[in-house]
Amino acid sequence: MLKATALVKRYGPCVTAVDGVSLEIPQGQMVGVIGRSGAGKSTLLRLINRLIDPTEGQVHFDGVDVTRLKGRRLREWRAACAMIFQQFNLVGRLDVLTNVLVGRVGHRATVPTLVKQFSRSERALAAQALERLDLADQGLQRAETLSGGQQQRVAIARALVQQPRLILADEPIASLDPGNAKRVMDALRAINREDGLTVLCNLHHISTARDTCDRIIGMQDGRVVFDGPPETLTSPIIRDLFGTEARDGDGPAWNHPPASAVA
Ligand SMILES: Nc1ncnc2c1ncn2[C@@H]1O[C@H](COP(=O)(O)OP(=O)(O)OP(=O)(O)O)[C@@H](O)[C@H]1O
Repeated sequence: MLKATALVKRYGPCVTAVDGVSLEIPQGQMVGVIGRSGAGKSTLLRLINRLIDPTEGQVHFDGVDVTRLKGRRLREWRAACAMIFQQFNLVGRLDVLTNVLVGRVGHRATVPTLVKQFSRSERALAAQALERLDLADQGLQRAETLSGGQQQRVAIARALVQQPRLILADEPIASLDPGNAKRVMDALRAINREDGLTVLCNLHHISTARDTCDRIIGMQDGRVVFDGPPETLTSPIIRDLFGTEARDGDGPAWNHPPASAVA
C-alpha cells in the first residue's frame, strides 16, 4: 500500500505545487493521474520517489515512512521506485542491452561500464525483460537507432530489471504517435497485471487513462479534485472539474499536447 498523507510542496512563498494531497493506493493498482499543465502531477511523483522532499506531509509504503529515510535506505527506496520519463532517458550511443542493465546499478556498490561486468544472472534478467517488451532482436543495437516507441519500451525493460516495488511514469507517451503510445500503455498494463506492480502514470489524455487504468486521479492547482474508477469520470464531471475547455472523447482534454500525442 502506497499512502500519501496531507502532502504539500511549496516553492517559495507564491507557488504551492502540491497542496494537501492524501491518497491510498493498494498494491497492484494502475492509476492514471490527469490534469492541466502545472496541476502538480510531476511534483507528486517526485515527492513519492523522494527526488524532492515535501514541505509538509508524509509518504508511507507498506507502513514505512519514506519521507524520513536517509542514506542507504533512501537509495534503496529510490531504486524501488522505477521512473519512466517522457524523453526515455536512455544513453543513445550505448546498445539496448547495456541501457537495460543500467537498471541494475541501484542494486550494486560500483557502476559497471561494460555489459560483461554485469553478472550472468543480471544479463539473463535484462534479456528476459527485452523479450517481454518484444525487443529481443534489438539488444545489440545502439539505443539512438530505435524509434521513440521502442526506446520507451527499452526504458520499461530497464525499469523491470530494477525489480521495483512500483513504477512511476511521467507522461510516458506524450512524445509518441498513437500506435506507439498504445503499445507502451499496453506494456505497462501487462506488467501491472502480470506482476501485480503498482503503476502510477501521469497522462495527458482522458481517453488513454480511461482505457488503461483502474483508477483515475484528477489534479487541479496541486489538489486532488477527482478520484474514482474510469467509468465515473463522466463528461459533466470533466467539465465541472476542469473547466469549459475540457472535452470528452479521444482528444486531449486540457493540456494541448503536440498533435502527434493525441491518442
Ligand atoms: N523546481 C521548481 N521551482 C519552482 N516551481 C516549480 C518547480 N517545479 C514545479 N514548479 C511549479 O509547480 C507547479 C506544478 O508543476 P508540475 O510540473 O508538478 O505540474 P504538472 O501537472 O506535472 O505539469 P506538466 O503536465 O506541464 O508537466 C507549476 O506551477 C510549476 O511551475
